[in-house]
Amino acid sequence: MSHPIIAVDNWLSNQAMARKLRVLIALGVALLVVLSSVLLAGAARWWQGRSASRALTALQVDLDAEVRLAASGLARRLESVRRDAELVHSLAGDAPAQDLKRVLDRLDSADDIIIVAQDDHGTPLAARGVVVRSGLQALQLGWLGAQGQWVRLGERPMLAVRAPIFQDSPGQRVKVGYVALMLPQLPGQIERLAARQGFAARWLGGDADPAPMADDLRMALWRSDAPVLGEQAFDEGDTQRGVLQKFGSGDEVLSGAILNLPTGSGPVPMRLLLQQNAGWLQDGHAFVIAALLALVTACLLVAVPVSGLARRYFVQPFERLGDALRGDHSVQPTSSPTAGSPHSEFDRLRDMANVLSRENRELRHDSALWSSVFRHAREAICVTDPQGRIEIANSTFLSLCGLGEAETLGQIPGFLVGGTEDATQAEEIWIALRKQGEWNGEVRHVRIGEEFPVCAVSIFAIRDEQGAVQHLAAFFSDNTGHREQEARIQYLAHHDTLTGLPNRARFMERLRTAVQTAERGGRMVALLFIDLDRFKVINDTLGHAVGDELLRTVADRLVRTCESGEVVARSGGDEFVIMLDRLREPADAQRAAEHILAIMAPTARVSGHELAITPSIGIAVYPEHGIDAEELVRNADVAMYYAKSQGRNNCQLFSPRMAELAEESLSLEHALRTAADRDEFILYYQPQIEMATRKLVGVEALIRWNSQQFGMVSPAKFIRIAEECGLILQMGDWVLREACRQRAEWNLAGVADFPIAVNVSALQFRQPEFIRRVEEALQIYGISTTQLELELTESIVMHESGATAAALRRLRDMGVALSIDDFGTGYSSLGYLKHLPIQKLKVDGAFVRGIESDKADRAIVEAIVSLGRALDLTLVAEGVEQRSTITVLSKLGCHVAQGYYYCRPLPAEEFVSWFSQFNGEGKRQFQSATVTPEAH
Ligand SMILES: Nc1nc2c(ncn2[C@@H]2O[C@H](COP(=O)(O)OP(=O)(O)OP(=O)(O)O)[C@@H](O)[C@H]2O)c(=O)[nH]1
Repeated sequence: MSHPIIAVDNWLSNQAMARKLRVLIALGVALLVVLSSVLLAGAARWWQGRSASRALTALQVDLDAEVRLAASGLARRLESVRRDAELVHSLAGDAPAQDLKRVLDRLDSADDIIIVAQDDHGTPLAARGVVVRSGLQALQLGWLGAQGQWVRLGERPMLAVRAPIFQDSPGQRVKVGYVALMLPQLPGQIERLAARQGFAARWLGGDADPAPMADDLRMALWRSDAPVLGEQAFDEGDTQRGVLQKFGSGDEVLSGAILNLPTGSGPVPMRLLLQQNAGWLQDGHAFVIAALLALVTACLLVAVPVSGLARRYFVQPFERLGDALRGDHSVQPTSSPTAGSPHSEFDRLRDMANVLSRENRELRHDSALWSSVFRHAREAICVTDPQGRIEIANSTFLSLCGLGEAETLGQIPGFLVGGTEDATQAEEIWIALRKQGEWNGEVRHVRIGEEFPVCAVSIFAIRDEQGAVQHLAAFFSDNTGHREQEARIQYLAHHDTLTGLPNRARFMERLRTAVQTAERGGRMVALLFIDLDRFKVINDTLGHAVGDELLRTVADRLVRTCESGEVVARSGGDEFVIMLDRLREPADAQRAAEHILAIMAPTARVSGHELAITPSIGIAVYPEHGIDAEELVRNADVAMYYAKSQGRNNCQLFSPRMAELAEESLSLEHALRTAADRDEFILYYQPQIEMATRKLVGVEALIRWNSQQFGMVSPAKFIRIAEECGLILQMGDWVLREACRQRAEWNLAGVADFPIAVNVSALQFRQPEFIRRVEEALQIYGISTTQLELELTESIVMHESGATAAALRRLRDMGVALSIDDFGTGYSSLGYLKHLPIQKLKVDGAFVRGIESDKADRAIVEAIVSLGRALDLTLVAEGVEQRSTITVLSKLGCHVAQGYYYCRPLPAEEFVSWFSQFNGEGKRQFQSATVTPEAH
């Protein structure tokens, strides 16, 4: 494909040639016009003659048929009229000639036919029909037959028929006259038929000799001197039927025809002169040709100025277009030109125009498309001049700035002019744009109008062909939401959602940093590990929502104790940690912990409850108790456990001995897991004595662990471990069955029928199958439900759930006695107590032991006793060690006592011995019996 500019150049260089060609073409066209005019004139003459001849032949056939049809119709009608006339005549019986008039009057005849009555000589007597009566005498009917003959009535030719009328007399038949019928309309029909074929028709005289038809014709056309140019007969030379002739002189040629009409065998031959309607050629071909030649000449004369005008208004604009195209290298023609051909030059130009138009359309489409993309982009976009002045900006950009277009255009975004928080940023951007042509990063200030949010920005330079920067385009995406989300995630990753305090992970980061700093500065860092005492009880009795609220209260108190730089965090559950980094000596940490104990001491009002909560605090100090954050936490935790083991609500500074104890605790737990399998648990029994009667009313079964590895382990130690590691369930189950077994054994041995009380942990009681397990134990050993008593903690019975109440009711209905153990240490809602199906309240030994020395303890015991008595419950005092305590308790109205004063917990055999002595029935011997489940 050649280049469009070359095409235009070719075209311009061929202009002279094009002009010569134009002149030659004009002359050729003129010659063609002349020749074709001549040929056209000849063809027209020939065609005219041929078409006239054809038309006449067709007309002659039509007329023949028309006349014959009319004649036969007339003949049939004649016969009918004749018969009617004979009939009338016969009926009248008159003389024939005179009566014919009357006959005629009586005939029924149509108006389109003339009926004439004649005497037997053929003289018309009367006539009726459309014909004028006055013309009757002129009627020359002459010889007429039933076949029909042309006659004239005045100037009008008519087809006529005639038939004789006879009268039948006896023996002979007499002709009395004639009746003749004529058709006056037929000539008119014939004229109309001729007119339809393009001929004007005229009737010729009826008595002329038909031979010189050409003369007739010439005469008829009033050109008697015109030479006959040609004659043509109809129907293969049958000149009797008519002739077609052409005659004339010079350029005047006329054509016409004479037609002999059929049924013309009578005395009046009828001829029809037909003259073809004048066509345009008949008026003179020479004139037409001359006109055409004149036209051609005129065209040639006009061609010169027209070509000048065409050059001015047509060629020159194209030349200018060519000049314009010379500067545009992008135009490509759609086809290759043929050199030197003006037509191809034009085609090429048109192709280029098409290409331009298409490209223009595409450009407009692209422009609309990109404009729409720009306007609707969710990213904020602005385009600036090379100095950073905003030229265009999309709506997202405007709404990000909070400004209108007018206020924005012409402004320079803040991050391009500097003066932002990061003053070097603008400089960095400009350097990057100069060197790499683009910059990507985050900006905080656009500073057009209001503050811009934090945005991720991509800026790039748009250069021209020479590489000079023309514009800068910047794309912004608002990172605020993203940032907020990130911040939220960060926050959640580092904070406890309940209290808002830093979480363990965050705390560890801070602690590591503090340890590193302390290491460099040779300073100390203390870690306080705080765990709330018996927090589970709060959850279990008052619900988690109250527990949560209490945790928040604790967090608040801890935060308030801390000074700046100190960090409080929630480590998880009910554990908090505090980092102190301004210590002079470890004792400072100890003092801080004591301060915390003091501020935690007051009860907290949470969701309408007055709650007392104490913490146990373990302390570890860097570098003495650990050289890194992890070790510090571990040792503070050990110290905290030690504080728990020391009765809770105290703080302990870590010592290696505590670690040993913790280790021991771990070993204990390990051994505890296999204790049941190794048969290391034993039940001890402690009697409960009714003080008024000194009678044994029951025993409490207390578990003991005689470990092969550790010997007798204190219940305080292993029960805590069992609770912590969940072994308490397995252990509780064992206690329940063993107590039942023992009772069955005693039943068998005839030991008095006192119930055995078994301690049930909250975890155990909440097992869905707990009641089934109780039933199973009773059933397996075949003991009565009244021989079993369950000691429940306050936390169990105060748990206000439908399931707890239902389980308690079910046990009561079974006949199992229920008591509340350690009453007064929990958080019992006293009002709730009256709805519980319990029989006993056991007053905690801690109050009982102080009853004589501590007024508060005494007051508490008094209150519990009076409450129990009011609710008709049996009151059992635990931890009774002195005779004097018995006296006080009795005075207060307490019913039963349990404690070392009577007997410490004893294994079964020893208990039986003690019991026999205590009962004063020492003479009585108990048989020893062993009961196994299989025995029942
Ligand atoms: N309400 C509430 N309770 C929690 C949350 N996290 C843990 N706990 C409960 O806190 C209790 C922690 O109990 P522990 O510390 O094991 O035992 P404790 O009852 O405090 O007894 P000691 O620590 O031995 O004095 C458990 O019952 C947990 O279910 C919490 O976010 N909200």
